[in-house]
Amino acid sequence: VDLQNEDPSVNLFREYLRLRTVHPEPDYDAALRFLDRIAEELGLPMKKIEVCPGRVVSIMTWQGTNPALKSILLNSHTDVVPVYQEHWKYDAFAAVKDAEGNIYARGTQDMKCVTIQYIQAIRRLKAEGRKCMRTIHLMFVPDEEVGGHKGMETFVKLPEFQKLNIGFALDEGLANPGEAFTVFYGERNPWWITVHCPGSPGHGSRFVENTAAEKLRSIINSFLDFREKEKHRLNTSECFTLGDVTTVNMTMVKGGVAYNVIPAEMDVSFDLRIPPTVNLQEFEEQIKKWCKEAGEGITYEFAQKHMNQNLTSTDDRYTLTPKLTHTQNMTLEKEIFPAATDSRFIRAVGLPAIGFSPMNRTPILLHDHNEYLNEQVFLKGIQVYENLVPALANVPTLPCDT
Ligand SMILES: CSCC[C@H](NC=O)C(=O)O
Ligand SMILES: [Zn+2]
Ligand SMILES: [Zn+2]
Repeated sequence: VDLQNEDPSVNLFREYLRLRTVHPEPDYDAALRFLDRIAEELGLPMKKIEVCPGRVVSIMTWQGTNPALKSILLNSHTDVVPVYQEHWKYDAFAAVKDAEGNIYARGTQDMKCVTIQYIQAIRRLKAEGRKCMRTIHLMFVPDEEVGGHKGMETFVKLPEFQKLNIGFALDEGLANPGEAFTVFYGERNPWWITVHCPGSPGHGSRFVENTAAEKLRSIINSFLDFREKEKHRLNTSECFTLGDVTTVNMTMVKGGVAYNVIPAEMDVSFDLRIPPTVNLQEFEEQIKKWCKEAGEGITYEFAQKHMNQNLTSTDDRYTLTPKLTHTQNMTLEKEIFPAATDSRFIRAVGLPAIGFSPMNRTPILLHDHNEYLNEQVFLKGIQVYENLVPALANVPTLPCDT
């Protein structure tokens, strides 16, 4: 690999990938130092808001020629998920580039690429002396990967967020293995549920009535039978993607103290992801019915229960889709995001948000071993934003302007 001739954007990307902003103890100070330096290079003012102890949101602002207009938000999170290093070809924080130009590191797709692409696009626009009508905010948030509670979820409720006067937001999407790019206009709602099954205890040698295990079995069957139905619906429909069906995964089981003691309680937990088209009240009624059918005294509780089903329009004349398809000749696939990102908090306060990470010809490897991104795909993404950002920031009217 010829480092001398490496594109400076690729170099910066690899430098950022080497910062260990990895859970459970992300080095957020390193990210903040890096971003401070970038802000200085770009000549942009940087605001920092400590939303929770040790959890800082930083914002670089490029003021528009008409700052009274609603602004454009370019959002990215700085944290990444942990790795199983033994399953990686290279050190997951070395940002090794192989002979094909594939860069391997945690965060190459999710979503350090997008952070650097935003930065480099703005750097080029500024260097060309371009001006935009609307103010552009580059926002860097912590803790997306652990649910955003000490990050975006808290920040959207603060007056500092209001003051940004946001009219339209971009946030992360997913890679697309084909020629097309995927654009996300909504997300499934995550429900993390634990079902408690109480039962009569007793000696492990007896036929005790009303045991926790019998109830647990019924609950598991109800949830997993539904899982099969949804999987079948996805696999038999041409036009469905993962975001259009409900996924159910049993992720934890607890209970029991000894081989020969029938336990007084057993718990089971599920990760449910529910499309925005599902009636959530009816869905919870179904869960209640499953619990009732499984026996006496069953209760449940939620660790996550998102209820917001706002969608962002993709086909009006204001927003991103026409900008991409018309000016750059890109093919777009519009989908519901299967997992949860910080976009859900932005949409929940009534703002339009689109999930978009400009990566085509790339397998979806976020959170996976050997996450990588090709440098050419990465560089193309900078051009995409170089066109897209001024197009958005010069839109004369957004729906919210009036
Ligand atoms: C529901 S909070 C967790 C958010 C997490 N986001 C990215 O993977 C997810 O599991 O979708
Ligand atoms: Zn992400
Ligand atoms: Zn992630």
